[in-house]
Amino acid sequence: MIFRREKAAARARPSRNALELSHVTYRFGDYTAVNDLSLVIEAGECFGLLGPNGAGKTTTIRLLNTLLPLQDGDVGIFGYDVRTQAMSVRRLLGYVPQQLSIEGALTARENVSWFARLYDVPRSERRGRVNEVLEMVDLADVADRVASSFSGGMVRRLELAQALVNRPSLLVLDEPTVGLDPVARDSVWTRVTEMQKQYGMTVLLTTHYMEEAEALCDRIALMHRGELRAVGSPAGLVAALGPDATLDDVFRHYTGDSLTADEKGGLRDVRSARRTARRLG
Ligand SMILES: Nc1ncnc2c1ncn2[C@@H]1O[C@H](COP(=O)(O)OP(=O)(O)OP(=O)(O)O)[C@@H](O)[C@H]1O
Repeated sequence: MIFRREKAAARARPSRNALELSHVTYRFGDYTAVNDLSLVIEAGECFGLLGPNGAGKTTTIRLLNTLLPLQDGDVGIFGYDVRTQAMSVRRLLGYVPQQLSIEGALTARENVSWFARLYDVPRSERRGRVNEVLEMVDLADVADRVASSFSGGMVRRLELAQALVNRPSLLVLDEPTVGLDPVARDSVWTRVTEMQKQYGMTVLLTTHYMEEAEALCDRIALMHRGELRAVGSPAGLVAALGPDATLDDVFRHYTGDSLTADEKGGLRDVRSARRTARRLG
């Protein structure tokens, strides 16, 4: 029933663009975290938001997924106004936050079922949908194990399953692979790519990893101090800088900072990994 309603809403979507940000500014007190940001993401794109710590990426994401109230500017998700049509917006979104969003004491299946109930997936469809997404992220075999026994990569894949259970049109991933080892990171990338192909979803992700942006994203936007500095395809941005440039050079050029996994992963990842371990207990 709800899915039918979702499909009807999808048909009635007022815009083909997945996301339209227009002159968005957000201040925490006197501090401007996002400054006059305008951006369009087309339906079906995988789009990466890059920038150093504090650039305003998470704030931007929280504005578009209705977790923060808009102060200035407009945001449309498939043409729905975030300010006045928040429920329609939420129905179209899947969100994997930076912070842990699973409960360690529950099994993988219970974690996803809980999200299915939160998202109002009809009771008759719930079991099938939960199995489907667990399969998709390769956790079907361990569906009845408690999440506290999972590795970091498995936890991230479980969070993906939670975000997918309402079949979102726009999947938003805030640093999906931070703190994961290269093998686990690779397996998350593979799942994201497969899901995007299979369902034609639009994906918006923030990342600190240049190779992640290059491997996954059709286009990227570079943010610095709340402002948009450049938008384009990874190859296009690199080519514009010169024949020997790398994506890291692009980052340095637009943000005056360099960004490698090792430099930026450090303390943040350790903190995040420790937080995860504590919560999973
Ligand atoms: N609740 C808050 N109160 C005050 N300042 C905040 C708050 N949340 C974020 N900020 C500030 O806003 C700026 C942008 O933060 P944001 O989390 O959006 O950056 P980011 O690009 O996502 O960085 P990171 O990669 O570290 O997550 C930072 O300087 C941050 O300290």
